[in-house]
Amino acid sequence: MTRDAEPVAYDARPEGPLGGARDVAPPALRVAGVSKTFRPRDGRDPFTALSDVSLDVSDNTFVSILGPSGCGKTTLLRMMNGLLAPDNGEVLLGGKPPRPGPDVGFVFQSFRLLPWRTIRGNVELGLEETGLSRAERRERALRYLALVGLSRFAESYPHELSGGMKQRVALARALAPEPSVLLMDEPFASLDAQTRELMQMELLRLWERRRGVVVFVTHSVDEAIVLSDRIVLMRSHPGRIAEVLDVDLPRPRWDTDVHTRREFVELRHYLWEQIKAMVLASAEPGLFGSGDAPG
Ligand SMILES: Nc1ncnc2c1ncn2[C@@H]1O[C@H](COP(=O)(O)OP(=O)(O)OP(=O)(O)O)[C@@H](O)[C@H]1O
Repeated sequence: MTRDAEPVAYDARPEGPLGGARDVAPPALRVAGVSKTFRPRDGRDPFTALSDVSLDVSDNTFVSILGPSGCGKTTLLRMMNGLLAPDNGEVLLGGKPPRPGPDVGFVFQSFRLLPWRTIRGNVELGLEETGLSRAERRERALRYLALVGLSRFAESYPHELSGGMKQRVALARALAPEPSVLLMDEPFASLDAQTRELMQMELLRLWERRRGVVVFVTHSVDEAIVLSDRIVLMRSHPGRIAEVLDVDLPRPRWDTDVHTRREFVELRHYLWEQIKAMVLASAEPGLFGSGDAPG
């Protein structure tokens, strides 16, 4: 395991030896000095959800964002697909501000399938802005349904599928436009433990085939380690990056059990200790059986 001592350093204005801009490709995803304060209209105090968050993600990297509830994980993800604008700083995908559309795939905890459309119809929905012909959309949808093992259910409706199958459809729908960045907001949180592990393996199998950037929000330490190249650990009040950790586990991981490896066990212990300290430090006195928050 490799730990960065400080939140990831970000060189906001890279300059060459003569003071000009360096001729380097921008990272696939750049978050630079981003802050966000929500200002409720009902008179409640403004709430700073994110403060000075910076992060560079190079292409073909699987990043998980981990941290206590309310630390701004979803807020950060919403900025990455252009649904929410930062107050300060910027988010860039391939050097450009993100726009909702086929370049960015999004998978949510709730499957968000349209009940009146077939499974194929739901996957085709994500392809409507791609400029593909109807026949191409159909072919692409069927290809991605085959990749997630649901060819037989192409003409079924969402209510005929289990939770795990529905989330595989949501995954196929997000992947079918072949986005350069896939954003996933606790996608497996509502699944039972066994289905969740199977979905993690499914996602790894697909990602290790086609790569690209994945940003995966989770509350699960184990899930973050199993899936990721890097883990961004966030803290709250206000939300900011506490630490960025590299996961030194070999790939492919989808056909092996990494849970018993020394690197996994050590990193898991370390992350739990950090998260536990954060939660205790912000807990009401008496909660968790202790009035003493760690110093
Ligand atoms: N539209 C909004 N208006 C006001 N406050 C908001 C809004 N969206 C988020 N917040 C607040 O910002 C903080 C961060 O929210 P966010 O959903 O990003 O956290 P999170 O880390 O994803 O939480 P969880 O792990 O519980 O899903 C929370 O305190 C939340 O109440």
